[in-house]
Amino acid sequence: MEKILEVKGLKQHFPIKGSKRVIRAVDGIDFDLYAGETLGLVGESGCGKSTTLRAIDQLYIPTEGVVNFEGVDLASLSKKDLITARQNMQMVFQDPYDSLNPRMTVSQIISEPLEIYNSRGIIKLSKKEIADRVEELMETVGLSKFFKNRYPHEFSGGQKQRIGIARALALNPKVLLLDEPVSALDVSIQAQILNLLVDLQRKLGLSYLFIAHDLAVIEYISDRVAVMYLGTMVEISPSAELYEKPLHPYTKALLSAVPIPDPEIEKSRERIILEGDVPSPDVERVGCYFYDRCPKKMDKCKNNIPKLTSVDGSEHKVACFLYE
Ligand SMILES: Nc1ncnc2c1ncn2[C@@H]1O[C@H](COP(=O)(O)OP(=O)(O)OP(=O)(O)O)[C@@H](O)[C@H]1O
Repeated sequence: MEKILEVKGLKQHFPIKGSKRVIRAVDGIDFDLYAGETLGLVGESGCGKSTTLRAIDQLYIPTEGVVNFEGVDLASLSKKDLITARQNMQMVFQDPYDSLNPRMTVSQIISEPLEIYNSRGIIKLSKKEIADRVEELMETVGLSKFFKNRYPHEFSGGQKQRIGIARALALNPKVLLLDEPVSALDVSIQAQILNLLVDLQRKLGLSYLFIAHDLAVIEYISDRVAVMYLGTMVEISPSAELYEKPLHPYTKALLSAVPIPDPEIEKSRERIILEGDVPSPDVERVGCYFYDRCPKKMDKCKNNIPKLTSVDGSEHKVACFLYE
């Protein structure tokens, strides 16, 4: 499969005011995103999921590491070339209530990226072409074009997220970076938006990097899943295999907390409760990042960092000395 995005050794640290320490929000991750696939990113709050998306979108200057888009290192581009390249990668945010400007009409919101790229001369569209494109985009996401002059507050949460998606699609991107796009919605509406995203992916050949804390949502939407813990990636695998046969002790604990609808299975299965809280991300680690909370820790784990390694040469990779 064609690799569209390649993330190598990415670190994103943030300075702490008045301290020599830094917040290690992302602390060395490697993964690829293939054309047309959905890669789900999961992990507890604060493990660095959003920072990863933002670093990929070049909203930060990475502390270390490389983000290649279609083989081009985004950090090597001039400002102008980066703006052109970013057409291909668009973000969809969690909160459709917050991310849409309340003073703009739907038409203005969806056309804004087109207007900006037009004014920079990167694309060349007439007023009429922009108006047509807005109507086409509204139709694509299941909104009536007759609502184009309305304001965000006149729409439901699900419709607002459709507006957000239409805007993200305006420039014909290849990749959508979706940061908890359904978490703020009612469960029934979540399913509609997830189905819309699946349809759009098929129709437009999009690749998704999809963050959610809801493991059922991730299982439904993802071809592959990556599990993050404390700024690192502890496991990555085709989705079905990860849910059937998780390997990393952290992944096992995370999945063991998800309720299973069958009461017989639910009764008999093992629930793994992790001790303690996620440690502070401002400490440089010399051993496994999961050491403090790991029920399977060994001596070796204290002073050695396990690398994300393929299991039996397969696509299933885990960072844990239990599987060496
Ligand atoms: N701009 C910033 N400046 C300083 N620290 C930050 C910044 N952005 C994120 N962090 C810190 O980096 C860590 C990772 O945050 P991030 O938002 O990426 O995690 P997350 O997994 O997306 O969590 P959530 O699901 O709560 O959004 C957290 O400790 C957070 O407080």
